[in-house]
Amino acid sequence: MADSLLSDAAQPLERALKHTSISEDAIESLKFPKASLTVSIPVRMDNGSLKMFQGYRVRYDDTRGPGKGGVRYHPNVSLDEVQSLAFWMTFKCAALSLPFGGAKGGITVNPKALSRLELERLSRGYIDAIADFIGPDVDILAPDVYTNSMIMGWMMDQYSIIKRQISPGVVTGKPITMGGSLGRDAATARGAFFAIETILPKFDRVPQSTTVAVQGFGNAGATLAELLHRSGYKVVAVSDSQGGIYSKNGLDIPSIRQVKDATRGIKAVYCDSSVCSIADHQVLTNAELLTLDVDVLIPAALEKQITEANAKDINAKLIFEVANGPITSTADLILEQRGIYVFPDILINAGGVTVSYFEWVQNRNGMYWTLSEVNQSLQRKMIEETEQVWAIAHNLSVSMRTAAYIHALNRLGEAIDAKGTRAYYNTH
Ligand SMILES: NC(=O)C1=CN([C@@H]2O[C@H](COP(=O)(O)OP(=O)(O)OC[C@H]3O[C@@H](n4cnc5c(N)ncnc54)[C@H](OP(=O)(O)O)[C@@H]3O)[C@@H](O)[C@H]2O)C=CC1
Ligand SMILES: O=C(O)CCC(=O)C(=O)O
Repeated sequence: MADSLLSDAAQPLERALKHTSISEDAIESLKFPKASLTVSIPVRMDNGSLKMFQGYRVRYDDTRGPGKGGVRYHPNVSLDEVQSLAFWMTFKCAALSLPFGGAKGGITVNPKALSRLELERLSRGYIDAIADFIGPDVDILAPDVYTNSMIMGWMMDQYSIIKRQISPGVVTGKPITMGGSLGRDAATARGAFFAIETILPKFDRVPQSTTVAVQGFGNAGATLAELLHRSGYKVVAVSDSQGGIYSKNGLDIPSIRQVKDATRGIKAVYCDSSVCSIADHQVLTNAELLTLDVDVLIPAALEKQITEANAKDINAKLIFEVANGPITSTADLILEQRGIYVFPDILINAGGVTVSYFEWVQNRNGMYWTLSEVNQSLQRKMIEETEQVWAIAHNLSVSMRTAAYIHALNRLGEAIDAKGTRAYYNTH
């Protein structure tokens, strides 16, 4: 796994291990994913042709409970990427003390090039191919990049057809009418917002004088930008895959969201003044957004955005990772040496899987929570775990990323040791 995304993802683990007393057996058992499935999915396209797609589902570790993690549709999805995402899910669920292991799935596809019916056939085909690998007590799916509640609904329905029983617990992030939880759509952003609000006062920062740049304007990025905007933060830059916009006086995020929803691109804000008239702004690339002189930078798109190549150019004082893996391990060290604080993905974006857990609990109980019950429980959890990670970082003089891994490893190591090695053939 030399030079793979997974080997890079594992670097923080190496650093954290020095500060834990977990057993050699536990360390050894976390070296590789427990199971990786690669499938070929045949899809009948609208023009009558047959097209094959590659799909993946990886369960990294399930010692603490069933595998849990989203499904990504993106042209760059690979087995290495899905294994890395499953690795991060393992530590995220442990860091938040959720009774889940870590898993992830994906299909190598550009979903924007498919019709709605092709997308549905692909999603159902994916479930046909992985049905024996997943289940409400085995491995539970959820949305990730370029998947949404509609797709989760199709997946849950297809699984139920195959198993001949309604199985809402196999997928979270479903439509509310199919057993989805209130608040799951905004949960990743809301969780990040609670973590940010817990951390910023420790740096004597107040919303009104805090400038923010957000890369990625989807479920996580756009929702968080709006929550921050509505709470008085000055969100000065946002971007999507086509590029972004900047205004030193702060952007009107709700208007930009309207444009994005109507046109599928932030681009229309600056390309078409009849759609939106945000007068005082300038266009910028995603690379330029990352190096803006802002107080808070929020990567909320894809991995490997801050690398050895641009880490020295980052001007933000605090970085909150809403995307999974947006900073490579080498870049992480450069940022640390430069005194830039990084708050890690496995803590900051854990609100999504936390409310997924609430959804799974509701599905099992058949009793549904109000939105305020969901949000209050999420807030409690995010504050509690953020404070614990902060205390570890402070007490051991380590970065927040190392602290989050220590926090997760302590829980994981305990569970792995409690279970035993299961080395069946070793009789001595
Ligand atoms: N959804 C969830 O519950 C969770 C998501 N995450 C992580 O958050 C991140 C974003 O996920 P999510 O918001 O759900 O995904 P979405 O599909 O909803 O949004 C992705 C956003 O990223 C933008 N984007 C894609 N490529 C690039 C690029 N090269 N540069 C800049 N922006 C780009 C997209 O642009 P465009 O709109 O133009 O396509 C879109 O705005 C991912 O890393 C994901 O793993 C983490 C925890 C939970
Ligand atoms: O909600 C979930 O189960 C997982 C969300 C996810 O994929 C993530 O946290 O990266």
